Amino acid sequence: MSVKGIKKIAIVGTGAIGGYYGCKLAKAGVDVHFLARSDYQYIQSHGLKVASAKGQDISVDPVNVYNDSKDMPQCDLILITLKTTSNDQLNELLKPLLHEKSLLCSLQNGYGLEHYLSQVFPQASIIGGLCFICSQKVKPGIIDHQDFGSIRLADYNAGAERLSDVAELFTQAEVPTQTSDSLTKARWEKLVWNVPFNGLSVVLNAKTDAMLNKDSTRALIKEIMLEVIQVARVHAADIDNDFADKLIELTDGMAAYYPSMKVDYDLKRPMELKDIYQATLNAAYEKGIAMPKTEMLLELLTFMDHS
Ligand SMILES: NC(=O)C1=CN([C@@H]2O[C@H](COP(=O)(O)OP(=O)(O)OC[C@H]3O[C@@H](n4cnc5c(N)ncnc54)[C@H](OP(=O)(O)O)[C@@H]3O)[C@@H](O)[C@H]2O)C=CC1
Ligand SMILES: CC(C)(CO)C(=O)C(=O)O
Repeated sequence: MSVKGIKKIAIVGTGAIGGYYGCKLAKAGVDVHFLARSDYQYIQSHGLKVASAKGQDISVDPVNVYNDSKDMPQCDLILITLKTTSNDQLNELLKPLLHEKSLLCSLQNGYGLEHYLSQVFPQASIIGGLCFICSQKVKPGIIDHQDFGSIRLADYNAGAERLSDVAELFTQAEVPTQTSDSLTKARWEKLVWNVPFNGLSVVLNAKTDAMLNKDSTRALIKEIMLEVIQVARVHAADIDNDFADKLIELTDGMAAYYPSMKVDYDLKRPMELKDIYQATLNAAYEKGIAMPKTEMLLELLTFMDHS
């Protein structure tokens, strides 16, 4: 299966989200090439599996898997699914995959990621993707899919037509996909969730439900959300304060969940503090806005960080 010029797809980082979306695409018949690291040999011998609490198990075997991007073919769409803490490796990792018309799409959490990509790859066409999914790589080659799975795509500099081609590809792979007119707004809306929940789950050693079931932490989550919304607005992302209540209600209905940052902390991996927290605070300082609660949360997380 392919859509217009998008025939070969690279998954750069076969973890929780790379493994999940890569398997969805491969199962739909797309020619997918996976870059893996620690579980490269396991995936080569046993394939990749998504074990889904939502009844969407997927098994892909054999898998086009590589442990060196220099062995991979050039690809039409490159999905960046590493943790942002590895983004300094992107120049090296992506170079062999690029041809003149390759499209880059980061599915990572954080702010300013497309700007960073455009600086490292000035000729590249770039779109952005936000995934709303709860998943975790629990064992080599095994992705535990706990909830959700949708993607929201928005253009950075590739143009509306290429954006809609990528959306069509995900839709055909049965991934609920939306496009948004504003990548800036889509990224800020995601940060409204990530900034409070990711960090507080680490500091409080708590899942989403425990944090929301106590009045004091529920109020703190909302206050941090409102700090993020205030900064989003001065960066041309028109988000109402009501959005905080909507996200909190949505999270009430979600399976109790440790966000991806908590998983990193527990596994003694570096946390995505620079791209989720420091980038948000820098955007606030740039406009002379204070974010005292977010700032304090980052100080606590920096103390706890294993890197
Ligand atoms: N998990 C989730 O539910 C969600 C995550 N996100 C965001 O998605 C992004 C990815 O997160 P997630 O999928 O959880 O992360 P994971 O850690 O599960 O996956 C990242 C993968 O990249 C691999 N990797 C890292 N460096 C290299 C390298 N040099 N060469 C090859 N492979 C490499 C890692 O390999 P190894 O296995 O060896 O470590 C790992 O498998 C983050 O920005 C996160 O915030 C967004 C929404 C939900
Ligand atoms: C919002 C959520 C839970 C899912 O997309 C996430 O971004 C994360 O775990 O970091």
